[in-house]
Amino acid sequence: MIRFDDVSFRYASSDTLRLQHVSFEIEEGELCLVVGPTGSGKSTLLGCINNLVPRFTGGIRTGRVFIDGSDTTLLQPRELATTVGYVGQDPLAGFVTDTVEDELAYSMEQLGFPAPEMRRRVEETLDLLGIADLRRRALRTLSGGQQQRVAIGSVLASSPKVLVLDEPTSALDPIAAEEVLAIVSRLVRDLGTTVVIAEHRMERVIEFADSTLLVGDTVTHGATRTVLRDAPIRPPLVELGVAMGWDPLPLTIREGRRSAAQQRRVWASEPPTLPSRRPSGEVALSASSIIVRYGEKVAVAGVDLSLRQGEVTALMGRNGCGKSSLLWALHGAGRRDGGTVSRSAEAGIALVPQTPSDLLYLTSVAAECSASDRSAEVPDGTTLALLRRLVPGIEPDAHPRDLSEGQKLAVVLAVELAGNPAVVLLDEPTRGLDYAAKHALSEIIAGMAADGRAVLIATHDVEMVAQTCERVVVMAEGEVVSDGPTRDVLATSALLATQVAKVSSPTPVLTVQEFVDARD
Ligand SMILES: Nc1ncnc2c1ncn2[C@@H]1O[C@H](COP(=O)(O)OP(=O)(O)OP(=O)(O)O)[C@@H](O)[C@H]1O
Ligand SMILES: Nc1ncnc2c1ncn2[C@@H]1O[C@H](COP(=O)(O)OP(=O)(O)OP(=O)(O)O)[C@@H](O)[C@H]1O
Repeated sequence: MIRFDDVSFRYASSDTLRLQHVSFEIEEGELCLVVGPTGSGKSTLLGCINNLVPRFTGGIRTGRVFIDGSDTTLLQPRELATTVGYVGQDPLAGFVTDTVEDELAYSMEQLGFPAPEMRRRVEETLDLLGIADLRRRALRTLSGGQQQRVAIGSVLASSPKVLVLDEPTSALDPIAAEEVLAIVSRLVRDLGTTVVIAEHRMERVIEFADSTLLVGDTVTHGATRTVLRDAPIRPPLVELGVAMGWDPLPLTIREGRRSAAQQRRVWASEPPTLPSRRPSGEVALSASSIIVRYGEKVAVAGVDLSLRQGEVTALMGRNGCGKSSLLWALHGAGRRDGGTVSRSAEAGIALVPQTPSDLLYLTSVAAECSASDRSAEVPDGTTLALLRRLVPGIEPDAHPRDLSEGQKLAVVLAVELAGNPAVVLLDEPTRGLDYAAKHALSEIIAGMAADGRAVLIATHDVEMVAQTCERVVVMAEGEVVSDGPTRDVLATSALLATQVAKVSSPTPVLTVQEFVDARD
């Protein structure tokens, strides 16, 4: 259904080939997972499927891409649009209308669907994605996860033969992610749709995937188990399988539990000693009865929260439960309709927002970094050094606009963290980051905590939380519904358990490292 025949590609502003002699074939009805380090070229490769690369990006492409037997460069854009549905990484940037309903109908209108058919499909899609109550909402006012669902719905509505999704679950809570992937895999099964999904949090997609395409210096396509065995990036369960020498390598939780059965029996009679949380310091920020309203909608409904020096706290909960609203209210730059926030005046506070690229306005990475050094009054080169620790290989001369999403995020993180603020608020900091970049981020966060900073991270990434946070606060409908040590909250929750926790349950082991350290 999709065939790349010796495809190479170079962006106009760069000397390096982004894709080099790439050839592979994806069959009709195949669900192919695309993985690779941050900035390796996954989005570029995805863009070649519907000719977005090079038609909109510029640059030079050689070789040929075939969809359903036709060379894509010979197809009319309209023909290609009927065949390939594409959802990019930043849903808001892809929206063409103002409201949810209009957005769902838009591509069908463009493709000339009859009105009654369109109506029926809009209703169906609203139900399928659980967004019926948002139908008349303005797209700009939706939470990140709600926007992502609308974006996926808007391409599903016209049932394309090929569906290309660039990080479709990055802003979704674990349940919503599973639902969206279940819908997609049902399309594969029932309609024979061919699906290509780039995803950093592979653990979410792996059990649905028929094959994996690994993007790096070379591009490998093959059976997931084979490709991942030697891949530089692997989900926690595969990492655990490799560390424990399990054969076959487990890909699903069920396979993992089978391999871990013996270990679980040992732990049942002799519970392991697991690391406990670090003691934390003085209160760095204290908030009481915080309220945020948007018209009738109460997004934050009276939250009390204290953040302590040296403590890393995760803020979790369903899409739209009020996490971002709470962060902005704590920070002071966002709406606050009630309550108080106190912290010592000289201690700075920084917030890394969900769409970080809004903060980049200079023409090169180097310029952003030196501006950041100046405004934070730190030695020249501090920000750039921080950036290199996060994601290596970003050209200082590159225009921030030309960076991959993960690279942009890394630049904003470096800029915000350079000034060493006493309280750091991060809104979904791991979107677009590969496991190595997440690990680097965890270390930087641990370093900040060790220096006595208080850190609060709004996230859906349970694996990152298990690695990085000692405390988890869970919100629902604008209120705090639980608050406790990470191990207690994650290991006892069906929704928030990590892969390793699911494999180890009922023993509350959360990460690969803990498992390896605690094995007999
Ligand atoms: N328009 C452009 N001009 C020049 N270079 C670009 C452009 N777009 C992307 N690049 C570079 O090409 C490389 C691949 O980018 P791409 O977005 O395909 O990576 P990715 O694997 O999808 O990354 P991520 O995991 O962060 O989403 C990056 O190094 C990026 O800096
Ligand atoms: N400007 C606005 N007008 C109306 N409703 C809004 C506005 N901004 C946010 N909301 C609503 O307030 C609620 C909380 O939004 P918020 O962005 O804080 O959620 P979140 O927990 O960060 O979600 P996500 O995990 O999807 O990012 C959501 O239901 C959202 O639709």
